[in-house]
Amino acid sequence: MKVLITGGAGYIGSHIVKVLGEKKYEILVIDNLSKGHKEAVIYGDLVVIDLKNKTALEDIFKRFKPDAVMHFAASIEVGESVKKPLKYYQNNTANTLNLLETMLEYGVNKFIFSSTAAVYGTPVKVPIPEDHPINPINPYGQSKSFIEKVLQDLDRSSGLKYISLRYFNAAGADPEGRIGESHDPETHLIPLILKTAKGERESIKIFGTDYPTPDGTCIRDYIHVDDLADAHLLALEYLLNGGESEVFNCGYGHGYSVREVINTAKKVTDIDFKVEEADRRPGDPPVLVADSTKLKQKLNWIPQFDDLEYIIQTAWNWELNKKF
Ligand SMILES: NC(=O)c1ccc[n+]([C@@H]2O[C@H](COP(=O)([O-])OP(=O)(O)OC[C@H]3O[C@@H](n4cnc5c(N)ncnc54)[C@H](O)[C@@H]3O)[C@@H](O)[C@H]2O)c1
Ligand SMILES: O=c1ccn([C@@H]2O[C@H](COP(=O)(O)OP(=O)(O)O[C@H]3O[C@H](CO)[C@H](O)[C@H](O)[C@H]3O)[C@@H](O)[C@H]2O)c(=O)[nH]1
Repeated sequence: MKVLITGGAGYIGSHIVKVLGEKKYEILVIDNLSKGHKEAVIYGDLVVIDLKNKTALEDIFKRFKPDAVMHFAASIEVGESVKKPLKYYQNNTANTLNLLETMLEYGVNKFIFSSTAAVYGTPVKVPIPEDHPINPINPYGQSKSFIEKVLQDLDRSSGLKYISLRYFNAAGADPEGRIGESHDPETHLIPLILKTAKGERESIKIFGTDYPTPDGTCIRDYIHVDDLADAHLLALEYLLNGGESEVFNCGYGHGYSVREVINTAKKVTDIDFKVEEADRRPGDPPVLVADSTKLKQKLNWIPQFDDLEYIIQTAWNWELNKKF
């Protein structure tokens, strides 16, 4: 089976490339390398193109003839999306329309989409089930929720079968240390903490200590990137076996506060780095925790790495021995 993977040189996509490569899928990655790394693509081929280039996309579909498409390529910084909304509507919405249009032109009708917990906005119910109201509070979440709507329409109009995976907080790295998170700029909590432990940053700032949570800091559901990769494999197999379109949350169903993550990182690294309390970061909901019952029941997803210490340990090993 042939799978086209957009954004496969990025953090999450490269871990899915690894899992599919180990299962002997034929893989073609397309990535513009604006944020990704060619060394991260450890299986299959990489073609450097931008999704806005429709002619180049058509050429890929003509030559590779994929059975399914997995779409990771996007701009991912919530804060930047508030300052530059058009960048997000262009890259995450318009460029995805380009991809979907090309798929339909070439008769490819199986699609796996990287959606996000950010589509829910500030939750009215936690853990968050998939039928929770969709009410994004930033352009990043909005740019993804538009595509979820489009996918519903394309299922009806053209028989497109899709799985939209709403990730909570992806974290950790390949346990064998081949690939891991390497963003520039880095905005995610765990790599920033580890860079502080390593001495690359002076301190880690806690964004907000007055949230309505037990210790006043935000709670997130951190999912190991390999468990997330496994959810993609199950979603792909489900579609290839003729499954209907579905939306699934990807998370463990319980969360950790920023302070808990920092304390666990101190234990794992055995380094007592500097922590500062700072103002809230605009657009952060107090608690984001997935109800992932549906993923477990319908796709038989069995998480292997639901352990914050292990997640941070794999990220720490990566941070100390980064290959890119
Ligand atoms: N990291 C998380 O916790 C998280 C949470 C929810 C959803 N997501 C979604 O998961 C996906 C992957 O996220 P990530 O953390 O791996 O990000 P990433 O930045 O590491 O990977 C994205 C990749 O897409 C490529 N890309 C971006 N725009 C492109 C374009 N126009 N044409 C071709 N390639 C392009 C980048 O070069 C990069 O390699 C994104 O769609 C993101 O919105 C991530
Ligand atoms: O230096 C930092 C960085 C982050 N945080 C806090 O740590 C928590 C996690 O922040 P991240 O930036 O690591 O992750 P987010 O929850 O903001 O966002 C992630 O998950 C979202 C969905 O849950 C989106 O999909 C988004 O793309 C993805 O980066 C937040 O409360 C944030 O305020 C700090 O206190 N200090």
